[in-house]
Amino acid sequence: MVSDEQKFRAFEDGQGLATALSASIAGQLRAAIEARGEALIAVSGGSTPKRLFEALANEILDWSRVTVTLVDERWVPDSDERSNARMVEASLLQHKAADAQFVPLYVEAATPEAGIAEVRTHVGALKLPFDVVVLGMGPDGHTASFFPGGDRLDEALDVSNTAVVLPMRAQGAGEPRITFTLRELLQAKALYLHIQGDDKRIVLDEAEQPGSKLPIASVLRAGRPLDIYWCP
Ligand SMILES: O=C1O[C@H](COP(=O)(O)O)[C@@H](O)[C@H](O)[C@H]1O
Repeated sequence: MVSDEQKFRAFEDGQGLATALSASIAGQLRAAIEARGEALIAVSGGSTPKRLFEALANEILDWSRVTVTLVDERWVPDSDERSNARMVEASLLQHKAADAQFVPLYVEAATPEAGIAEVRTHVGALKLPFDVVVLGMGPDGHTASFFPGGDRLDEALDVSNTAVVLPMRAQGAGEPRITFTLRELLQAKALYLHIQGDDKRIVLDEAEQPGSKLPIASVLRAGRPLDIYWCP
């Protein structure tokens, strides 16, 4: 069971989920624009969000006032099929959302460690905290680039750590990564977790057990409102 702070919404299929989640996110973005003239959203990469991004790209709102970034990125240029930015550019920054500003996390440096200072400069220009954060989750329980066994996992999950972004390396990650820290992501005004598949539901159930060491458990245990959107 999730805590009272969390809402679990189950949908019959990915399209129904995408329509509902997209409408909820668009509402948050509109409210931010109305309140302060602009909105800031961080989205996840991987393959799950594609349908959501396609739905979001058709939401009617003033996208020219929206800044989009990623919660994490694989350290590859956007010419690489593994690039999260590539997916965002192809699926989200289209149609009505073509006017949004995109701030990538990858810069042209050999490693995230070498590029982190430049990334911090770009990220430093964002008007944090985020209005909206959409997390995903891998089958190993990672979210953002908080991978089990990650070399900076403790640092990234330490909510007393004031770093905003960190490099991350882990055996299960494929390539080196860059990730927003848990502290920064938890400060979002609206926080969503978007997952698909029975396998991931089982991982989520496992993460909800007391003492779970799965990285996603740190989000579930944070005690802040979280909307979980799931479909088989
Ligand atoms: O590598 C990543 O994987 C997770 C989960 O991706 P999915 O394809 O299993 O949904 C994603 O949330 C993260 O942003 C990405 O970098």
